[in-house]
Amino acid sequence: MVMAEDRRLDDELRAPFIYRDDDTLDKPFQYAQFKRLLRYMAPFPKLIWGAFAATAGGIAVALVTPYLIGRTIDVAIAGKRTGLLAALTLALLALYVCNFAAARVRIYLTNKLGQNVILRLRQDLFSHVQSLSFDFFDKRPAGSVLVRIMNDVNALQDLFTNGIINSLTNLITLFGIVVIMLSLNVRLALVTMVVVPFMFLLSTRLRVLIRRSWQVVRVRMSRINAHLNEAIQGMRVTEAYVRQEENQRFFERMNAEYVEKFRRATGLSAVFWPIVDITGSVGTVLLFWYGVHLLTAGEVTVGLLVAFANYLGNFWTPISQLGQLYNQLLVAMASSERIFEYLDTRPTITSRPQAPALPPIRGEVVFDQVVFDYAPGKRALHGVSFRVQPGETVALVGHTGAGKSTVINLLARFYDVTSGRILIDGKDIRDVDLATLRSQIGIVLQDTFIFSGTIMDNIRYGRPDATDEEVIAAAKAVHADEFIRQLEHGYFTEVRERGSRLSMGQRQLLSFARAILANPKILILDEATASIDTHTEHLIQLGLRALLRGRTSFVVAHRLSTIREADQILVFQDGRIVERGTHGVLMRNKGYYHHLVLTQYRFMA
Ligand SMILES: Nc1ncnc2c1ncn2[C@@H]1O[C@H](COP(=O)(O)OP(=O)(O)OP(=O)(O)O)[C@@H](O)[C@H]1O
Repeated sequence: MVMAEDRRLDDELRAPFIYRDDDTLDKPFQYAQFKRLLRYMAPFPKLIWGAFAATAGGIAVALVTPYLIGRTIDVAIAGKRTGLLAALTLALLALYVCNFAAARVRIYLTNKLGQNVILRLRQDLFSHVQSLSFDFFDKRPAGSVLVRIMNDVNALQDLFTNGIINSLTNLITLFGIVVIMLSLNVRLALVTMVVVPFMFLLSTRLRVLIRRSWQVVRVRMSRINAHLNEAIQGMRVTEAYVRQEENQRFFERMNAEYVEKFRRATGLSAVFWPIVDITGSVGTVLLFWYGVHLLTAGEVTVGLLVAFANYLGNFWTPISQLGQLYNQLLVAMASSERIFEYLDTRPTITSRPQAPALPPIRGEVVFDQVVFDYAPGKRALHGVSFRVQPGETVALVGHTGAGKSTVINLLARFYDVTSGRILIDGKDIRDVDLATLRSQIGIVLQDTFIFSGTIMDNIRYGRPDATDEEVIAAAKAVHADEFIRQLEHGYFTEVRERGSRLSMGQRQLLSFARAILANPKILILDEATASIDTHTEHLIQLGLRALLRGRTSFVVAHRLSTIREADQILVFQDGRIVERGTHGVLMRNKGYYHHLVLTQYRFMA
């Protein structure tokens, strides 16, 4: 067993692509977790009681009709009492009609209940995930967060829609049938019920096997999807490195595995209903074989036998649904465990209780002996100190991994310092309300995020209550107006797919407009490095100047022009500030900065 596992692992390691499958697909039942799930139904008592009331129809039909049919045969037909026959037939018909109406109401109510619960759960989860801090997202790919909010919540839908409500009525139905049968004839009842345990086994164990085999099929399918997605996106690399044949072999192997799993799943599914039928028939045979004995002994009537056969038929639906519930619960345990794991994760960065709001700031920033570890042993800053006056522009420069982004992450309080302090206008940023802190800090990232919508909407993201005129004024201020007007519908041009149809330079100009509209006192800017045509480059320099004017700005600078104009340059190396000053002074010193400019920034001049 261990060897087989090792071999499988070996194979996977040698495989050119490795796809991690979904987490476990089902888990043993846990009462505490189930109770926690049930709590999501609590806000909808009317729907729950309504649905229960509506299921009464189904219970009545399952319990009463076989008896009525038996009486019809024994009394009305055998006694040739046509009046009674008509009355009983009408009663049966009425029962079926009532049941039909009740079933419709029940389906409506249970669906509404299920949808409401799912809606609430998903909203809770999304709002909670939004509140989580950067360290949470550092550890998880966006895809896996998406899967939990969508798939894992969806996996609970059946349970909330049908599972819980139906299972209670099913238990009542089963209990009712047993009681009625026993009270009609104990021996016949016991013989009829011989097959019931088999029905339970079928509907739980065999169903679990079938469901798992289909899950395996789905996992294989999603592996193929993941591979295809990668293969298509990376087609240029594949062709450049002439890897087509190898990829083809890998793809064929994945496909073959899929087909094999699919065969197994269909094979298992195909035996399910025949086995159910056989079990049912065995039950019926037993019933009639023993029933005929009793009939000849005059102990039972034909009608009673027929009634029992009908009761036997009515066993299957509730047992089958309880089996489904059993399956739903196993799946729900796995999904809800993952959902609750997220819901139980507390944001690491929060405002202290009763933290005062940060009043409108002037923009003085002090880093005082700031040490920061991303994880124990992963020190990114080793005691960084500096002071920035309101309105100053600070350029952060250094090699990749030197700690520049870490400084800005700490300033916006996306992480908390490991030791030391960060002060804004003399206040430690951990002591003030987080929202009032962030709302006074503007952030422009390298990769500007463009949301689907119009250019106007995208700029307005900086300040949702801005008027169209204010948006346009902002765009003009950062010299973005010119290119926007040249677009097909100007400010009302729709941008899709993260703005892929805009050039890098245009996206930067948009992000400047967004930031200047928000008008923060402190601005953080991670300058994009993409090479841009000289005209746009010129516009960007003008736009940047306008954006930086009058606010404390921290720029992770990549353009020499930006660095030159900074009031203060902080030069980072391995998480420490190794030099500081203005461009002129630092160049004359001929130190690390001088070397950096000559090697790294010369071409950007
Ligand atoms: N989320 C993170 N988790 C763990 N370590 C990180 C994380 N982000 C950065 N680091 C590490 O911290 C150190 C400083 O990284 P930082 O991103 O601040 O560098 P940088 O100077 O901004 O580099 P670049 O110019 O490439 O963005 C690096 O060693 C980096 O590997």
